[in-house]
Amino acid sequence: MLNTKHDRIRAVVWTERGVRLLDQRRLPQEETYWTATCAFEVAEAITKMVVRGAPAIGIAAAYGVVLAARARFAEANSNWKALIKTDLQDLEAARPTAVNLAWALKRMAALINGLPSDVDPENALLAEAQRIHEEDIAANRRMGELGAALIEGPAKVLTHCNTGSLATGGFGTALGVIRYAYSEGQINEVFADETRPWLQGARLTAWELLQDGIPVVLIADSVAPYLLGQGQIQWVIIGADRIAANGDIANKIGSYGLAVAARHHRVRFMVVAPTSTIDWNLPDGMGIPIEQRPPEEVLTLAGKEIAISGTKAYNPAFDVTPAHLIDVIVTEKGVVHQPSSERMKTLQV
Ligand SMILES: CSC[C@@H](O)[C@@H](O)C(=O)COP(=O)(O)O
Repeated sequence: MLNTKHDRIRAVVWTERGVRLLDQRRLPQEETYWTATCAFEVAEAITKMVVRGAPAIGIAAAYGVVLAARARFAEANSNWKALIKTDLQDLEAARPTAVNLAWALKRMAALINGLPSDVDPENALLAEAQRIHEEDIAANRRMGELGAALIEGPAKVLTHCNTGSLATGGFGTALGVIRYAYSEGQINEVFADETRPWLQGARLTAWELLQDGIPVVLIADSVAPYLLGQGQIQWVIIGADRIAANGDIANKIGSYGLAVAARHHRVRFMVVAPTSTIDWNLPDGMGIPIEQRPPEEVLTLAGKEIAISGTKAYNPAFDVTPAHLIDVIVTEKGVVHQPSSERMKTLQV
């Protein structure tokens, strides 16, 4: 039976006052919530990573559109549609790599186009944002089943960053597969990369897994290739922020190095993401915009400087893993083995 303790964790919750976000900057030491009451505050929460993870930022942005519509309709009545355009642009600009953000906003914009100008749009937009949220949870559960079915257990797996309830509507992408497979006895131990510089693995993944009673061993990122070489890990399982039409994927910085090491040591490599993460407009991963984060994230640790003042830092938040290093992409619409442009098309249904 699937353990459901994790259902307690919700990164994004709609309330009448606004979007209630579990502040991921403060976990695991503090479980504090922050409510964004307007679209500007939602965009700021996404940029500052109060909320993070590709599907979660799409969901938060969709609720941000509801807040924008509430404000614009109160301000301008039947002219609200003209004014809300800048809110949509601001939300989309909050983070560039995860395409789920643009995808969710496109869905909200399509609904806005079809709405009458002279009727309060809040309820219709809220219903759509809630659908986006619920569909994401359902997709995660389906991917959990599909991904777990590929694992011959009992296996040990390695994951990177945080792809759980915190990064999604709930349950998780790669972590959803891990949760499901653990509950079925196909996984018996999870190794989690700490994921410098933001430490999503140390601060968030370990926190989520321990709450579900799933054994987790934290490693420094630099340990991963050595661990894969020891032959103890059967699968590397990660999420994605954007998948190009040929199956190249962008994910948290360090994913590419893991894929290279996994292939070198013949460890299988699974990418788990809903189809809302696929950017069919990009033929390959070369065109994926890679977010550059502030140097301070590298130059400090737990708020303390770790390099002398004046040191420069390079801090790309994501990297691109080419499709040929990926064994399988798992989506809610099915799995694609050895992804290629041709095979990815099976998901366009
Ligand atoms: C569902 S999670 C997939 C990705 O969003 C995840 O692996 C990741 O890279 C998150 O990056 P973050 O910078 O923490 O938003």
